[in-house]
Amino acid sequence: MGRGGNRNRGGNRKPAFRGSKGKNRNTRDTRTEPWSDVIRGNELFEGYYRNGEFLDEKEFEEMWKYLATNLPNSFRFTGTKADALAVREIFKKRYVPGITQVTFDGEPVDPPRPVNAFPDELVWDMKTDKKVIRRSPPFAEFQKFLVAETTSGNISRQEVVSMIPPHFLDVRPGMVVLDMCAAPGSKSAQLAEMIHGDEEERVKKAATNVDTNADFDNEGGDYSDGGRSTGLLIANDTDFKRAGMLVHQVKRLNFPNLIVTQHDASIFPSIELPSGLGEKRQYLKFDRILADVPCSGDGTARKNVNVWQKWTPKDALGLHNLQMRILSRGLQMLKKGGRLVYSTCSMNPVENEAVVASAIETCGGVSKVQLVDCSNHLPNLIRKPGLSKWKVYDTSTIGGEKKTAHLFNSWDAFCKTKNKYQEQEPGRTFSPKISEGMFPPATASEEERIPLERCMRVYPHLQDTGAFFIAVLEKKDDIKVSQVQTSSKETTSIPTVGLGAVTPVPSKSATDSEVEPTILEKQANAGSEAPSQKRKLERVEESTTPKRAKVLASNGDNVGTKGDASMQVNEAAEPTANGLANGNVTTSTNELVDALADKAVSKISSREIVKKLEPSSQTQKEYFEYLPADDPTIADILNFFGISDRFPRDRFMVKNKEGLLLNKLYYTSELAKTIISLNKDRGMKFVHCGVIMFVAHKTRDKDLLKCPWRLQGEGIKILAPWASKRIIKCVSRTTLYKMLIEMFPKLPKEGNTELGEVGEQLVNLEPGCCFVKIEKSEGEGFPFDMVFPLWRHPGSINLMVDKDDRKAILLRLYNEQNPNLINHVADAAKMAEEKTKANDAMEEETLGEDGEAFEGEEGVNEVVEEVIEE
Ligand SMILES: C[S@@+](CC[C@H](N)C(=O)[O-])C[C@H]1O[C@@H](n2cnc3c(N)ncnc32)[C@H](O)[C@@H]1O
Repeated sequence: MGRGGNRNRGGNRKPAFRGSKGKNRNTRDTRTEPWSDVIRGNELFEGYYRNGEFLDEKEFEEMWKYLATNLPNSFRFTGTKADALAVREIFKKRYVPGITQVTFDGEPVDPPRPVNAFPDELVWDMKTDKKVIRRSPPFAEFQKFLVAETTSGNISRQEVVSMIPPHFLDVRPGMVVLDMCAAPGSKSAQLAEMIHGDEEERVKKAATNVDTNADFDNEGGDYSDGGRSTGLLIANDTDFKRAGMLVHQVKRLNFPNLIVTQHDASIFPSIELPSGLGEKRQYLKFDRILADVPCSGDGTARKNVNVWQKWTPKDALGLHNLQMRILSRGLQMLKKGGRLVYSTCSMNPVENEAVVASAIETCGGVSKVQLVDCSNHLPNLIRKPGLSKWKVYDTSTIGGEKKTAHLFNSWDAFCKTKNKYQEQEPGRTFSPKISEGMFPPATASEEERIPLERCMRVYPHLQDTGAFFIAVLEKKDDIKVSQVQTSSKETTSIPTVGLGAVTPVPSKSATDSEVEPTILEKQANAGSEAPSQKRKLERVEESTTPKRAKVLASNGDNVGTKGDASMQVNEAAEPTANGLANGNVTTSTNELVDALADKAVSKISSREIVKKLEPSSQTQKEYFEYLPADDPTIADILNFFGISDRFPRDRFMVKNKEGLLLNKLYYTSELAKTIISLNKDRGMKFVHCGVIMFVAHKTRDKDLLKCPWRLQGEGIKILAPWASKRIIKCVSRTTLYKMLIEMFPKLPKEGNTELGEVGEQLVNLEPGCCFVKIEKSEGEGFPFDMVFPLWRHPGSINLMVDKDDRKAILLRLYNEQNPNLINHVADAAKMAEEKTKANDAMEEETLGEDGEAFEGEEGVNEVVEEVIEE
């Protein structure tokens, strides 16, 4: 085992390691101690990576030294490329020069730097100490910008290595993509951006008929939905609470081409597509799949205390089976020619190369699934090739005491050792989870060899990051289930859902395109109860059980996992209590998250969301009911805003069981609609889809309004290019400033409105909602296009942007550090409340006076209602 070292408490001190064979003395539970005080040493952990021949000795020392230091902070500019570049420019021009000059205790401070591995300087990292950030005004100002833009969704604070996998998926607009294990959703956000490409520009051109070629780009991106990408992202996670976090994260993207599901990815249901009468049923196959699977997470040691405190080889051994099943299911659902990226934040080959090799063998070898050589992609990303040889690590104990570590070179060696001990020391136990598939594949002919060196390993010392593993797989041919069975006579054991039991079931031969009928379908046919036997049958049809993959069946599946992004998770591998197995329809995160969204969801942290997702809500059902294309209310609304006939009418939905248009009207892409409509009653657990396009405007005199519906920030960008009525153009920075700093500026019928060009356009517009459009302009103008909803009251206006977003925009565009928002209405309401209280106290009849006090403030009561609602 280990060859010494020092205990390390972070920073750049030398790593601590206390000799070999001794008991791991690092048993103190230091979870409550500051991270800087946590001992960054763990004998077992170091023993494996030092002795497992991953790196030569010198490089290992370097890697281990980095692993024990704090991880730099990193962030990414998000959104459409144009918007991301514009915000990046503000950052570079306004903040970088100041922070580059900062010194602390007489020493220059490391400024943020662009991460070279990624193009366009859209990813940055910084090592600046918190102390410096607090005490140095340029850093403190930059920090404020970072927080505001993160809240607004223009910047994502994401680990550098976690940004890598989506880059290797080569997603193009129009593609159908599945993110199998998506929560908390940082990679889903990247994928969604890729699916959407540069559609904003294209929609503008398509809507104005300027460019009739806006439908496709020269790399095959499909924008044929009126300039919008036809693609779709399905983001899935099995964990209820984490699926809630995922919804929270992706809602901010305002993408109508996105569905969130909550399923165990290893048995992800097949999604039915429309098929003609008498035709074979069609099922969705994906162009791209990301399998960023649950893993032991030892690559996150630079920011995750638990790795140092709890690392054990059993973590990886316990996860291999689940990882393998998720990857195999992913490969089944992939289109021929499609690409799948498998990734983990673990350095352990049992979770990495072993899983990839097993899955390829499972699917019939390299003629069916091949590893892609990505050496020319992201050339600035420093990486090491995947391993072709490795050792499997385990600890044995006698009666739970006397832990001994073992490194096994091969399955054979493991079996021999186990047998030897069984004779000599029968009480000694090894992990029951070790299986043949965890070891390097046997030597094969050159054609059959799996080129594992094409996998990519990113270690901390290579570019000062966390560690990550990435493998890019391409499906060459349909996979026959028969090819992955050991033999047609052999039986395969599949764990029975929910019970953890193992039941032998016969194998079946079919091509992967035929192994599709879902559990859900069977459930639907069999009524709402779905006994475990049904799941068993379904797993038979879709199971892929090769020799190496016998492991699929051999292990109990309840495993503890450590996700990346410092998330510690515990997953049961099969859905049990709340899942399909007992026929309960799970969870509505939607209503809750929507409710929170109304109160400016982006201001609520994921943790708060999770807290609010009480277990009781796990039994609520989500409803996604599409309205007919000729719905008269929709027609009225669209007519009010002059929405072009070319804008689809049949993709609006509501989220109540009765399908009534009561409060909110959502919009989705066509493929999302097709999938939801066809599969929602087949038991698929959809937890989110749709962008809020219109909300009912509840005011006392709504009957006087021609259209008592208002536009929403979420959907306004999708609709605006197609609108021809109720469009107000704002060209002056001063006017926008006035509308931002003042919540309800007055709009007198005569005289100067003090709202410049906007006031002039609004004076003659009848009350109701309208678009405020701002176009990008050079120089002192606006750095990007913007569009906001605005409510025109009889005597005032209200830009419908909540307070935090107003502040973020004021900071971004006007460098306004601490804006004092003016809200006459809230002030007046407060005054009125105080006055009422005072009057009540005096027991005087003053109602008439109150009425007088507000005279002239048109719609005050009405507006107060809105403030609350927003
Ligand atoms: C490494 S994290 C994913 C991180 C995510 N891709 C991101 O970038 O934000 C692994 C995720 O897998 C989920 N998970 C665990 N077991 C799963 C299963 N059987 N099916 C689907 N998701 C699973 C966990 O809840 C966890 O959120």
